[in-house]
Amino acid sequence: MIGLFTADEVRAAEAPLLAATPPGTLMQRAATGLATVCARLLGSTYGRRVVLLVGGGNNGGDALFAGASLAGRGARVTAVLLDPQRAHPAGLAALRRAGGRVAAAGDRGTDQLIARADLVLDGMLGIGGRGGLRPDAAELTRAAAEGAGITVAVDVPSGVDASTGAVDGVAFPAMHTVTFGAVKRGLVVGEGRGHAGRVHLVDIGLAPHLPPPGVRQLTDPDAAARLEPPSAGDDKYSQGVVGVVAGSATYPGAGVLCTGAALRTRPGLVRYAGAAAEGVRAAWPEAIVTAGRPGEAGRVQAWVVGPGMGTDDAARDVLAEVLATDVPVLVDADALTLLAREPGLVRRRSAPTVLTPHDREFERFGAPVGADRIGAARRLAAELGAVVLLKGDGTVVADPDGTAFVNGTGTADLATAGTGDVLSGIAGALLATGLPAAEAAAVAAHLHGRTGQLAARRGPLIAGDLVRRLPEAVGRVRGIPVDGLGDSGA
Ligand SMILES: NC(=O)C1=CN([C@@H]2O[C@H](COP(=O)(O)OP(=O)(O)OC[C@H]3O[C@@H](n4cnc5c(N)ncnc54)[C@H](OP(=O)(O)O)[C@@H]3O)[C@@H](O)[C@H]2O)[C@@H](O)CC1
Ligand SMILES: Nc1ncnc2c1ncn2[C@@H]1O[C@H](COP(=O)(O)OP(=O)(O)O)[C@@H](O)[C@H]1O
Ligand SMILES: [K+]
Repeated sequence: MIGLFTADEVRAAEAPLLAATPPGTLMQRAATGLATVCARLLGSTYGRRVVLLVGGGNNGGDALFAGASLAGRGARVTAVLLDPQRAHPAGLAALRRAGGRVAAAGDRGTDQLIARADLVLDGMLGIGGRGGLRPDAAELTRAAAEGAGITVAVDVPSGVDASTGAVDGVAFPAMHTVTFGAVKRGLVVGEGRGHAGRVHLVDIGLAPHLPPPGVRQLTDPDAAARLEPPSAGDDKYSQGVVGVVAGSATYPGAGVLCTGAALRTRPGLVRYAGAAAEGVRAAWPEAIVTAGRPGEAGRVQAWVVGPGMGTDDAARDVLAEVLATDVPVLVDADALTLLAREPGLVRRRSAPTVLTPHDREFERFGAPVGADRIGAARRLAAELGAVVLLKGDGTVVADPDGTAFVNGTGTADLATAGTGDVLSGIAGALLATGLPAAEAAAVAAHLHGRTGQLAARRGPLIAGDLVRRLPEAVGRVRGIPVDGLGDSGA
């Protein structure tokens, strides 16, 4: 698992390390790692144009030392200083010694310099940044966004809140972020995620000083360890039976997608109960289907309730019946709309509940998501005593105990109707296996995102493609290469 940390946690961890190492050691480690990544991205350094955007703090110091290293390897490096009086003196001296040039932010020609650069390094502000970018930093950011060069952020893209991912105004659009010691939360969640590009972690020796992470990201091996294949002693019941209540007579699609996703994730046994029975039976002869109430479906180890089921009184009664059981329940879509009107239905449960809202559904519970997505999901989880899976780019899963996950897989191609129904089916199947609810939700988001990435490689995807490709994605997560796709793990 990858730990995700706040700026304060990183600062606290740095303090003892700074005290235990000679002055400047950590910055040298950071700058060496940074220069190595930049050189790799450039391919060759000789004669390449590199522009450093340099703020008045240590983030600028990192950029200056890395720039000096690149200049030493033949790159033509110019530092553009936001605040010449405060630029890191030793870094500036090192750059000058290596043959680098220096300009100030307001100088004429700065924009053209940035526009023509092969690589622009953003060392304006890192974990010391506060609030929206000031006008001169915002101006350099705009110039970098318009240029054709590779954009690389030092530690954190300037303008991104390192702890929450919030962006107030503009932020540096990095294709790559080279971050030091620990992955900051703001690089993987909220608007920051879209500004950080690919994240490269440079080891500066911080790990032993970091606290146990309250927020984590799963890797493929983490997900695979929770997606164990059936063993010789298993039968169709022992892997966990999931029940699905989704879809309606007029709109069977949600029932078909959700049931299919559950079957493809954990094919032991899936039961369906609801008004889309006919459509589900036709699509999935493997499922055990009833048009009756959930109570008539037979015993299950977890329920999924909500997608496409409607919000009328009958749907409300079905939701209440499912929530009155003593097994884990995943509540999605229409059932979330109903639950927002009657949150008491979930507060009184003893078994785990997982809610899977997108932003508009989340807002029905009282407040909009806002810029701090981890904070928002945690608040609702604590308030309702339920796991909250907040969908979107960088899906957040918050456990009522305060811990959280941020999903690292996925693609914007998932923004198409019905993909949420597929996620519900995957998560329900995993809940039925007995995984802790937050882990089931996090593994589901990981697998759903990987499936989306696989499906999107062939072109635009629709929700049914996800169901078809789930077995391949499970194989991919387990480390089995996918034929014919030149699979590189992206
Ligand atoms: N500590 C360590 O061991 C190590 C730290 N390392 C590095 O240090 C970085 C943290 O350095 P830091 O603490 O000096 O702060 P930093 O991010 O450079 O920002 C301060 C500057 O930004 C300015 N500024 C603030 N807000 C602004 C805004 N909205 N718009 C515009 N400007 C704004 C602020 O100006 P001021 O508010 O003071 O006027 C000041 O000039 C960290 O991210 C990592 O890269 C590595 O070398 C590894 C070892
Ligand atoms: N821009 C995006 N980037 C990554 N994932 C996205 C994006 N937009 C939507 N998704 C994912 O697609 C799914 C959409 O779910 P949802 O909004 O419930 O759709 P539906 O109700 O039509 O099934 C969620 O898993 C969400 O995380
Ligand atoms: K930066």
